[in-house]
Amino acid sequence: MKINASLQSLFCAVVLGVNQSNGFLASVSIVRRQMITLNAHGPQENGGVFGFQDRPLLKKFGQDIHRRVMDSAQGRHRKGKIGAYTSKEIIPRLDMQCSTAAYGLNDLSIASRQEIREAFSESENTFNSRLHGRSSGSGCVIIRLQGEDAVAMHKLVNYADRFFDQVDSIEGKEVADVGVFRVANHVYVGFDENVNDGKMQFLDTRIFSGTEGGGHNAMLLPIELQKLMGSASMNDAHNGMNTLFDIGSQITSAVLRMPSKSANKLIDDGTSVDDTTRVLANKVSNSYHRLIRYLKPDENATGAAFEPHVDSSFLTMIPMPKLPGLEIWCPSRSTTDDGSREWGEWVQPTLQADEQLNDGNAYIIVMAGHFLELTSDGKVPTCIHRVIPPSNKNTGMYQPRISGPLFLRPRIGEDALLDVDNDLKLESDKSSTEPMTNGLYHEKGLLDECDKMHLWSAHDVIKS
Ligand SMILES: O=C(O)CCC(=O)C(=O)O
Ligand SMILES: [Fe+2]
Repeated sequence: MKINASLQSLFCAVVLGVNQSNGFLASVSIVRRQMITLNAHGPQENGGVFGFQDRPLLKKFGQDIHRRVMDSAQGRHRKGKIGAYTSKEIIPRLDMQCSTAAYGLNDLSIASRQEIREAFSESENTFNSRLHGRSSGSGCVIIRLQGEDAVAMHKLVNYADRFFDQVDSIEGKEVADVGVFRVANHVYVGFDENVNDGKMQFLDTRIFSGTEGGGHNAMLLPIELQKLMGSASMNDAHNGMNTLFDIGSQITSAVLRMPSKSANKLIDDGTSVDDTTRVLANKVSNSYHRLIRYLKPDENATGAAFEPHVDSSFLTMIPMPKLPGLEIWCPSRSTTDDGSREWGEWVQPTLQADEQLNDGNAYIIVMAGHFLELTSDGKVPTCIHRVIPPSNKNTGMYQPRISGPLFLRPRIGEDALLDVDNDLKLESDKSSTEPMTNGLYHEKGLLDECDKMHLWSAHDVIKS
């Protein structure tokens, strides 16, 4: 990635010039940090540009997810047992590689589109139950990368560590002072050093696709990062994000059987689809990368550092952090004698016995967001997850947990309209033995209601 001086000054001009009333800036407003904080569930705003408040099934979809999150928060365990499920038993694992990778995994070990679909889909009573053991499926899968893809992931993880080292240094003060900028509705970048009453710190980074579309002109925002981290580090960060974007786009289009034209239209992979647009918001990715540092919990703190929630993404992809803490809700697939569902279990996604974080491979925790549940017509459950702080009884050397999720989201541009017949389930897989079931979370009529809708606008309805 080359960041040229004129591009930087263009962005600075845009930032500084928001109050001017020329057309280029008309749809952009950028607000300084004093007025905005990033909260643990993402920045909240009322209303939205697109306002589809009259979609009852979509609203119900959001309420159902909310109810599942509340149920999980009570943390009821299967048959009252704690730790009855293990990651190995119920969180599926796949080998993948970037579509551009030059290293060769043999075809047999790379997951097929059908295997990807199976791993993410729930399995109440279908043939893929072997993948989820006693769970009906959590929407979480661990992906293993090798070769150059693994190197790109390790560099992204090192970048995260270096960023927080820099924040703690004198120079880091500058980034802390930059704070959070609003670029457009739900579009923020910047550093918040005090999220959720000091429980954690967030750096949200987005890709500005540059004046000539994506590719070589793209740069990461906030631009102050460049000065703090240096261009080699920013290159590593951008490369790592591109690896995640590539894997995430492959997974999303496999799960939804999307043709590549639709994937390009709907999935924001950090590139711009419209080189000619003069609307700044369309040049800043809706997908974003977040660095999180969990701070030492209060002596008296109880409960989760990050409460149970789902993400507003197609997929959230986290290079396996060095320290544990993330827990996945794995609903049970069995029912009790009276026919009611047993609840489930919180499970930490872990490596298998013969794997280590430094074995040369890279491991990514991939979680389905609510957009994947929506567009898969309820076949893929959105992954409910939480983060448990390190035990505060352990008063020895405190090591803050660092995590770096990438949120792969729908595009925000007005062309990103969902065309159900043409975008979803088009790819006919004649040889497939997959039964066409509706899935546990299917809601009759929901996708019809969302046909021809600007997909990202569902965010407002689901959250409301
Ligand atoms: O810290 C983690 O690993 C997960 C963070 C998370 O769930 C989020 O940022 O939405
Ligand atoms: Fe999350």
